Amino acid sequence: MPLPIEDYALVGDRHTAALVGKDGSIDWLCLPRFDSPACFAALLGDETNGRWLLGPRDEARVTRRYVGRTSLLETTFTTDTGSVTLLDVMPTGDGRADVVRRVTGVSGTVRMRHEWIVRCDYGKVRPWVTRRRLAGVEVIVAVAGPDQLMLRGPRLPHAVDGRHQDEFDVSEGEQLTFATTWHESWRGLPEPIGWDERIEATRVEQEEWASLCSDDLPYADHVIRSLVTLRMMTLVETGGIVAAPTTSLPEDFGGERNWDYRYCWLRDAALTLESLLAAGFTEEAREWRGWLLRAVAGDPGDLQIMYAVDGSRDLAERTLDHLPGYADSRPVRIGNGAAGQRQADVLGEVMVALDEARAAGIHEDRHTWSLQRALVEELAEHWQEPDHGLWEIRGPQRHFTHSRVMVWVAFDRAVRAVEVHGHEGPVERWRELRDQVREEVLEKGFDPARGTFTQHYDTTEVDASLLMIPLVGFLPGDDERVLGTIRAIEEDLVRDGFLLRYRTETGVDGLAGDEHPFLACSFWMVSAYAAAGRTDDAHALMTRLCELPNDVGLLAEEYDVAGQRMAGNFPQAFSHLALVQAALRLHQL
Ligand SMILES: OC[C@H]1O[C@H](O[C@H]2O[C@H](CO)[C@@H](O)[C@H](O)[C@H]2O)[C@H](O)[C@@H](O)[C@@H]1O
Repeated sequence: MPLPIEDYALVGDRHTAALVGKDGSIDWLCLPRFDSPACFAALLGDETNGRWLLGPRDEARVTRRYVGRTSLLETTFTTDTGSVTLLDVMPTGDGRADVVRRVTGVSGTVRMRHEWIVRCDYGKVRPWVTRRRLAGVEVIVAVAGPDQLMLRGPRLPHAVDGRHQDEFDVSEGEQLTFATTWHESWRGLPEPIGWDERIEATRVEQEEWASLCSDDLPYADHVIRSLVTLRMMTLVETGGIVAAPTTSLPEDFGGERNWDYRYCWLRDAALTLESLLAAGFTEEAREWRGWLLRAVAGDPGDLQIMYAVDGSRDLAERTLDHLPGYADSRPVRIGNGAAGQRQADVLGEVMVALDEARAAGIHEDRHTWSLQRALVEELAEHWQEPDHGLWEIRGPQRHFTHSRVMVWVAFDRAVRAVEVHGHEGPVERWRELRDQVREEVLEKGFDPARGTFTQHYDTTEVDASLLMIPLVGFLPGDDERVLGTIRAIEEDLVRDGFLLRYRTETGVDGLAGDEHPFLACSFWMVSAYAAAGRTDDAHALMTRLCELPNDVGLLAEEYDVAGQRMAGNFPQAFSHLALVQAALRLHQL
């Protein structure tokens, strides 16, 4: 049985990432890339779907921490007989795919269990496993199709019933280092390398990066952990950022709201970039802009709302029926059908991020601008069409108010690029369109009877995305219409102190079941309170939200307050980037 979502921690190498449980089990790992098939998939099933356990045999108290500001994870197990630490590291910077696990005896003696069960192709395929020798040392090699995983260590587990397992004692002062290395199966065995140097180089590189982030911020520890986590979800070669490293962790336990987030959404990535830029990280912004321009290159009419991390476009959605799903939440999906949706907000978010990159002094040449200009021109032709909205509803398209506000934003930032930064473009036409969109939103997206903006033009329902109206500058934060919208959202969408995205009972999203408060929206409320001058409310909500991250500072997409557990994919960029933005907004007060 997988653990509660919050009992996992993330370890990554900026190509992919593993989820390590409090019991010492790696229950999720896709190799070699975030969106590769998982070879440890117990998270969505059980250990027969693959896992790598290194944990105490007997009951233990568990504490965990990341080493400084890095993604090196240290878990301490204390049993009645002693205490050991387990260091989990995925070394970076060498283009390899290694997971290194080091057990160190701290006091007394602890009996450890070791279990290495490789199941390729998302927990389905049993590899052919042999014992071989590499540079005179015995290793275990598992091969299935393109995948080869090799286990090295001072004491290898034994084959029993299709798995490898062992038990051994670790006493004070003893240290055992194990490593699993992925390699293409046709390339022979990977070279042995020295783990001490790789671990230290990884620690130093990650500490150096994080040291650029100021401590002088409200909620600094949460902000820094969020930024480190966002970086761990960025593919190092391309700058593509995944929305989360997992698929199908449910929004509704036992329900069908299970999605694959191992892709780069323009929206999530643009918002991530804004957070990184606001915290002073410009290099990531440059890299992601490069990713964006390569991904969307071509006919502007072919723009997708999401891509694979290498910029490729085919994200065909299918179900994995051999996996029972986390907490029986079926189906397990890979790929994401939302890739084919029309979501009219996306260009607005991209234009904001690129505007902020410009303001941060990131050099722009005529090629990077000409593509943006072409995308804005394409929007000028189609902005009046209905869409699926930022929540990617699977119901009919609508005229979503948030989407239209973001259309306004796209024209607004295009106008700024000409007026403030001297780029060329049909600025008169863009100004006119901007005004036209604004008038339409104020007329059709506003309910004067209740004094609130509405989810879409044909409803009186509200939606948490309306909180973006002051945050993107469409109206001032203390405008009466914004204040009325905040009140309406407080009345309709607050559940147990946090915010739902919208009321699922209206059926707008075309899905069965319900969901839990959405953490990004709750952080947007902090920002909206701050913009409205409700400073005490902003701090009170932020303080409560900052109690939600797990023991190592990570957040999923949603939080089930009644069950006191996280829900949805984990860790989720959207939640972490919104935390950073809320903290930075509070910093400006
Ligand atoms: O809730 C239904 C939708 O859920 C996913 O989308 C959500 O996550 C995206 C990535 O973080 C985010 O950009 C979007 O705004 C969220 O609604 C899922 O990927 C969709 O396929 C699904 O329809």
